[in-house]
Amino acid sequence: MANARYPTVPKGATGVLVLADGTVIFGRGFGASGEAVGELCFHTAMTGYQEIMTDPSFAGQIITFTFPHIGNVGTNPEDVEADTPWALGCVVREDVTAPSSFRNVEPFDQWLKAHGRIGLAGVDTRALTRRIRMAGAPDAVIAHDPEGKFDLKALHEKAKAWPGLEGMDLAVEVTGEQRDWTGGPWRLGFGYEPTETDEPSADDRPHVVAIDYGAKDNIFRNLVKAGAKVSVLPATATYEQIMALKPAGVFLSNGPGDPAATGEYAVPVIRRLIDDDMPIFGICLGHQLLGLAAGARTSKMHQGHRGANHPVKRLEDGVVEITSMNHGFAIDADSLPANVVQTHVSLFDGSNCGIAFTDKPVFGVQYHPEASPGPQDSFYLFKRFVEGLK
Ligand SMILES: NC(=O)CC[C@H](N)C(=O)O
Repeated sequence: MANARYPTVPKGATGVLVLADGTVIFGRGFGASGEAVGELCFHTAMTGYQEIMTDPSFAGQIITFTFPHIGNVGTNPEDVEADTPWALGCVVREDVTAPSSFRNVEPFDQWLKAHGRIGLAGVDTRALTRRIRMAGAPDAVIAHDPEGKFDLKALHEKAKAWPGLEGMDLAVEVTGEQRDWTGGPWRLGFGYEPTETDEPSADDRPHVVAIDYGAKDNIFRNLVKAGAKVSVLPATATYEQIMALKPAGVFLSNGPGDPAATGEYAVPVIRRLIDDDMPIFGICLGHQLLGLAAGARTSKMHQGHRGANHPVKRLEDGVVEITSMNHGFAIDADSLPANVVQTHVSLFDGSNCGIAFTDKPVFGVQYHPEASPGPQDSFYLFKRFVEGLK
């Protein structure tokens, strides 16, 4: 595959990242062999790589971890936000070391391999992150071949040909089946077993119908903890399917892709719910869909926000919440109609982080009050929503 434009594969390189602009970054592959194409982003959380990799909002994305030691506590079947990792792969600084945790069940590289996801180690992730910050999140191919054989031209073509996240509806690809949710937040020795207060028999609990656009399980666990009975419907659920479950309130989940694309089928349903005065709470993609349903615009951010310590200002009282974030699109606050107020803003760049209708029981936040990983400052939002349904 000799081609003067592309570098020769250095000795020992078994993995590579090829960006759409032709940049080639070699490293050591781990996890599954093969290749995957998507948007390359960076995530600044120091812990929680398993939760991050399994967050369905990362479908279509390759994650650069800025924290150098990833994989060092292995994996277990509990610290997951979905049944499988949805991120296409990850790029890390250091080689993955032997797992050191009493909760480890399977080393990180084996877990990635078992789920067909690619890892790339030995990369200068600091330089890569600076590049993403300056030039924006590029489309890229991540590839792993234990023999170190790469057709760099073909990989470059593939990165260039990928259409990009803008305009892409990925919620349909990651959404689950209709189901009743049981289980609250994780506790040592009990796992996700419900506590006495969230017993399924406590049937005076308000019924929340959650639309799964690619939900993180910890959202449902937190709704249960806040006192709700939770049923889950797929992303494409119709107004009639939602109403047939007689919800006291509707929850709109996080999810991958461009909210404007998912909004094509989701927004008409959400508009009817808003017109009915249905109490609604949206998180991340669900928040963006609420904004679109209100008539506002969303747009792609330069690099997005992905981390576990993003400061957000709550405008009603000036309190700063430290939050978990993962988004690459945002509501344009200046496009909000008169009956919708901005309730939270990012202290990093002033971008919109929360909205509420002034005349309806409807609100949303751009960040992740369910943490996993991240701080739990914002749990009050689940409480506020569920208490409001009683
Ligand atoms: N976590 C999410 O729900 C992400 C929402 C949307 N896909 C974005 O990137 O902005």
